[in-house]
Formats: sequence, C-alpha cells, structure tokens
Amino acid sequence: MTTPQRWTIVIPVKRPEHAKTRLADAVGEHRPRFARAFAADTVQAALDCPPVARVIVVTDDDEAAASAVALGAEVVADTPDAGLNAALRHGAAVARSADASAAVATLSADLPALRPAELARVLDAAAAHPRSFLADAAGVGTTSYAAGPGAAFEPAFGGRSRAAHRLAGVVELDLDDVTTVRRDVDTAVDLWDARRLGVGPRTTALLAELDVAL
Ligand SMILES: Nc1nc2c(ncn2[C@@H]2O[C@H](COP(=O)(O)OP(=O)(O)OP(=O)(O)O)[C@@H](O)[C@H]2O)c(=O)[nH]1
Ligand SMILES: C=C(OP(=O)(O)O)C(=O)O
Repeated sequence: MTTPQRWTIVIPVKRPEHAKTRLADAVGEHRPRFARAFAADTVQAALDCPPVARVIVVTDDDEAAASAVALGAEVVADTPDAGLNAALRHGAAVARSADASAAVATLSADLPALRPAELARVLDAAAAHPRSFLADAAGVGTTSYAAGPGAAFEPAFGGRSRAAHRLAGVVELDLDDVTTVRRDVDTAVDLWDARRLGVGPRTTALLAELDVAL
C-alpha cells in the first residue's frame, strides 16, 4: 500500500482594508471583518484536513496573522508585495526551503464553507498529477492550484484563471462533491450560497452578530 501524499497548503490573505470589494453592497463597512472571518474559517478547515501537514498563511495583516497562528498555522509576511501570484510563490518557496520536494497546494482565503473531507478529496485527486487545479463555482476562476513533489510551482491566478491554468497545461480536476472547495465568496449571492452550504464558526458568528440579511 502506498502512503497518501501529504501537502503544505499556502493561503494568501490580502490586507482586509483592500479586500472583498465586491461584497461592499451587502456588508458595507464590515467588509474587512468578513474577509478575516472567511480567512480564519478557511485556515481552520485546512488544518482539520488529514492529508494536510502544514498551513502557511501569506499576509501583511496583523489580525489575520494572529488568528491564523492561534489556530495552528504558520504565517509569513507578504514580502514580495507584488500581488497574488507573487505572494503564493513566496509561500511555496518557504514550504520548499524546509523540504525541497514538498507537495504544495494553494487555497483561496475566501472559502468559509470549506469542509475538510472535501478538501481531502481534492488533494487525493491532485496527488495523481504533477500540477493540477480546481475551478471555482462560477467556472471562471480557480480556488486551488497544486504542484506535487518536484513540480514547478507557477500559479496563474487573476481574472479568468481557469482558462489560464488550462492553457499552461495544468490538469483540471474533474470532481463531483467538492462544492465547498469551489465556493469562493466574492459577492452577496456567493455569501448566500455559502451560508446555504454551511459556513464555519467565525463567519456564522459574524452573520449572527450583524444580522446580515441575505
Ligand atoms: N497575500 C496576498 N493575498 C492576496 C493578494 N491579492 C489577493 N490575495 C488573496 O487572493 C484571494 C483572491 O483574491 P481576489 O479575488 O483578488 O480579491 P478579494 O479581496 O478576494 O476580492 P475583491 O476585492 O472583490 O477582488 C483571496 O484569498 C485574497 O485574500 C495579495 O496581493 N497578497
Ligand atoms: C483571483 C481569482 O479569484 P477571484 O474569483 O476571487 O477573483 C482567480 O480565480 O484567479
């Protein structure tokens, strides 16, 4: 029997004052609190996923960093300060500085409904390919990009990243039953859908506290 692949997960968290701009119409001034709650629920679910060995959060936000560390993740500063792909490459480099052959996968920090068992299915499928990705619920972007041991880590996030990853020869994972890994939350409708799936404790508490109507 082969040993299941273990993964380092890199989660990028933008400075919340600049994040989740498309949620502004639904949550107004509370936008940064939602960005942090989504990130914390994403980190928690990743840490609770059996094939996950390490979670590295890349952020310059002190609050997101403190909450990630309290949950058991590692945090590195976004030293490149050059956007999402640079932040991810930095996190992967940190992962591979300790173990050059580490398998590294990214997760967007806006997956508040993420379930560990569904993430495990994605990672198990990713283990069959040098490089792979999972499309987001809209079928336009990407919520997870994975590079196995020895594979180059070259994410192409931003805008229509599903097409960009396919064009780059990254294998698209064709999986059912991983809805919560695909459910990124950018808009009020996305948040409604995530709530229907069941969001994590921090997002649940914030929705209750603010009595957000969706
Ligand atoms: N560390 C880091 N994370 C980033 C950066 N840009 C985006 N992210 C993260 O990447 C993921 C996707 O982000 P985006 O969709 O670009 O932005 P967003 O804040 O989620 O939403 P919008 O403001 O509505 O575009 C989220 O987890 C962000 O926190 C960056 O420059 N540095
Ligand atoms: C940056 C991306 O995501 P979002 O849908 O959050 O813009 C992406 O999918 O490449």
